[in-house]
Amino acid sequence: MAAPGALLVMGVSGSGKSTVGALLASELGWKFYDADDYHPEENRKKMGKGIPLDDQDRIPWLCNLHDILLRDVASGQHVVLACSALKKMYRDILTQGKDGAALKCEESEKEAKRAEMQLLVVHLSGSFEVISGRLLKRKGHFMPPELLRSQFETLEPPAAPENFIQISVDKNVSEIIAKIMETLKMK
Ligand SMILES: Nc1ncnc2c1ncn2[C@@H]1O[C@H](COP(=O)(O)OP(=O)(O)O)[C@@H](O)[C@H]1O
Ligand SMILES: O=C(O)[C@H](O)[C@@H](O)[C@H](O)[C@H](O)COP(=O)(O)O
Repeated sequence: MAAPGALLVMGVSGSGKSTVGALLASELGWKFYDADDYHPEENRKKMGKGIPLDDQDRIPWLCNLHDILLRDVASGQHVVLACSALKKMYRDILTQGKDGAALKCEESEKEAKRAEMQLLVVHLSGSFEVISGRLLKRKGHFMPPELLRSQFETLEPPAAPENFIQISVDKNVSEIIAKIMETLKMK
């Protein structure tokens, strides 16, 4: 596989996606997107009320992110995306648009047509106890810690043939970044 032009940092809420993704993008000089910034107001309100999102809530959000990524990658811009991307189908939408999940995406089909998106998935993985401990300390975020259980229930960890690495959230942030940088050098 060619060197990745896009990197997805995924995992349940509180696994460190935003923290790791932002630092990594700055270290690599790549553009950074935090999927949390792209939720429509209804999704934020729903999560704020303690109700987990469902496929219907997530699909338009993921499709929009796919369009953004594809546009950047097609123009030669390298990107890091922090996004929970809990299910395999969600990751397929991010890389291939809704078509990849047997659905239909608008923008992406018109623009940057067959641009191959070489994506490396970084799964930040950890125990419920460690991650909930971090979420309980995190302040000023719309995602309530009570939703963590449903995030674990929904999670489909990446598996072959996805191009992925899994890193434990028990490592500190510098160790996580170093591991990703090392993987990228080998690609
Ligand atoms: N590897 C880590 N070790 C210790 N604390 C971490 C680590 N990664 C993230 N954190 C802290 O955990 C909390 C959740 O991280 P955050 O990046 O917001 O996760 P996410 O974007 O996946 O929801 C934050 O307070 C962050 O500072
Ligand atoms: O920082 C966080 O707490 C998470 O990133 C969180 O915001 C959430 O995981 C998604 O943005 C919601 O969407 P999902 O229900 O699809 O994870």
